[in-house]
Amino acid sequence: MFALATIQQFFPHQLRVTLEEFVLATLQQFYFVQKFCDKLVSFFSPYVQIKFPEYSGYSRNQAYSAIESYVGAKSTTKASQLKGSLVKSSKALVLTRDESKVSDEFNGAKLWWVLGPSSSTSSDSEDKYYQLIFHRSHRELITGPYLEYVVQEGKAIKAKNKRIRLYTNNPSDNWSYYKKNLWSDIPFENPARFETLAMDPKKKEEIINDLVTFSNAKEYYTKLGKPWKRGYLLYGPPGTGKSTMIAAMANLLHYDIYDLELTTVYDNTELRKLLTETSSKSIIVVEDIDCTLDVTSHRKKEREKSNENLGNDMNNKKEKKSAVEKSNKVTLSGLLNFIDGTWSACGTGRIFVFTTNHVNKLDPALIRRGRMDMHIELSYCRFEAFKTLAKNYLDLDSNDLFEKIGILLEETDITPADVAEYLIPKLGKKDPDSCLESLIQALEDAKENSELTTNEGKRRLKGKRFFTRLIKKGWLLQS
Ligand SMILES: Nc1ncnc2c1ncn2[C@@H]1O[C@H](COP(=O)(O)OP(=O)(O)OP(=O)(O)O)[C@@H](O)[C@H]1O
Ligand SMILES: [Mg+2]
Repeated sequence: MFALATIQQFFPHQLRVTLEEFVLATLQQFYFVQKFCDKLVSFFSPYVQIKFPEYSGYSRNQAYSAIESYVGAKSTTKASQLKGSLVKSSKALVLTRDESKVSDEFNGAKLWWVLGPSSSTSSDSEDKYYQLIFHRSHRELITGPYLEYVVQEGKAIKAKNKRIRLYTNNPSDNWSYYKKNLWSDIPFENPARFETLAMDPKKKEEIINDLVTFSNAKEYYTKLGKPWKRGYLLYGPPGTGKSTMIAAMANLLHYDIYDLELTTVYDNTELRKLLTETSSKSIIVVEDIDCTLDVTSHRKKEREKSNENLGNDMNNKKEKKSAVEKSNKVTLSGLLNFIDGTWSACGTGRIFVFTTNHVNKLDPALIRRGRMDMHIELSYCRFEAFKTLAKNYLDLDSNDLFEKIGILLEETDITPADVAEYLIPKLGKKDPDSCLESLIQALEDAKENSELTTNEGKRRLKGKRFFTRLIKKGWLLQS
């Protein structure tokens, strides 16, 4: 600084550099010198360094996640400084390493894993990475068998420790390039299982077999030359267990759930980006697909309106253009491409689940076999389904009232959700028998109501009342 000030004093006109320019130039020079030194050192250094960044493009680097699990497990057994913390979803104390360098050994070769960037040099925009350092004499061993071993081990550790997560897509306005937060996630804690799902047992077994066969069929799909994915369409009235079945699927296969909210997706490009950000072996769910498509057209109108308002206020042409571009919507063909187009094959072992209350409303192209491979109807509660609910809620395998309930359930349409409501012993005040009696009462009421709504029912009820009157008056004997 002093030198600069002195030079400026003697040569005020010849040297027109400001103090800031001088500092900037010095820093740049320092940066290049440092880079050059790094290169020089690495040229003569006997050590090789390989970097594994967390993200490659838009998607998370699979090698990075495998290494993360492997190094994490290694560090808790080998690292000298460990940090203990209680994690919300775990009952046990979780140990993590409290240092960024971990050493390892493979067939006599010594190597080191370094987690970067170090906290002193990191900035928010910088991606994390793992750096592998080893002696160049072990190059073949490390880049071949060792890395293969690390990825395999890492994947196995990850699968063992895996807790299911529930993801939902963020509106694109909140996406940031560096954070790659297209999805938000939380631990999935829905305990639904197929054993507790009330439905026809044969159908249930068929679905379980289908899911398990699919999850183990990676090689089979490769042999067929088909992307490893499967689509399920769940349809039926509200409260018949569609969402519950999705939870049971995730718990059965240990797959993460990606709950895709289509109404917040602007266009097909965004849809593709979201898809590429989902992990393999996961369930991608679009709930109430018929409503979503309706909402899409409604949403378009809404957006056009808001763009009009926006347009009045905006002088800037560029901004106007981008707002109009944003009014593009997800189209049916975009959705089809999402399910079984070229982009759908960018991950493997994916399950697509669509749910709807109105299967007839759906475009046949969307639900044709091959896209939605299995159509599953979840319907009103019949006797077999009731038995599962009675076991779940009241721990009953049989009861004298079951027969009557069985007959009533065949004659009345009531959802499993409604049946479940009658079977919950309210704050321990109800014993199983009174629960069943209240269900019988509800079924009888529902039956009478439904009879009142159909013409045939009305005629039968009229006849029934007529005969009851005759019996009451003593003009007819009750048989
Ligand atoms: N088949 C079933 N087996 C067990 N429980 C069920 C079943 N159907 C419904 N239930 C109970 O009813 C509640 C609501 O069910 P669920 O949310 O799965 O229905 P849905 O079919 O997804 O309804 P909607 O069409 O309104 O989304 C569940 O929390 C569950 O306790
Ligand atoms: Mg639902």
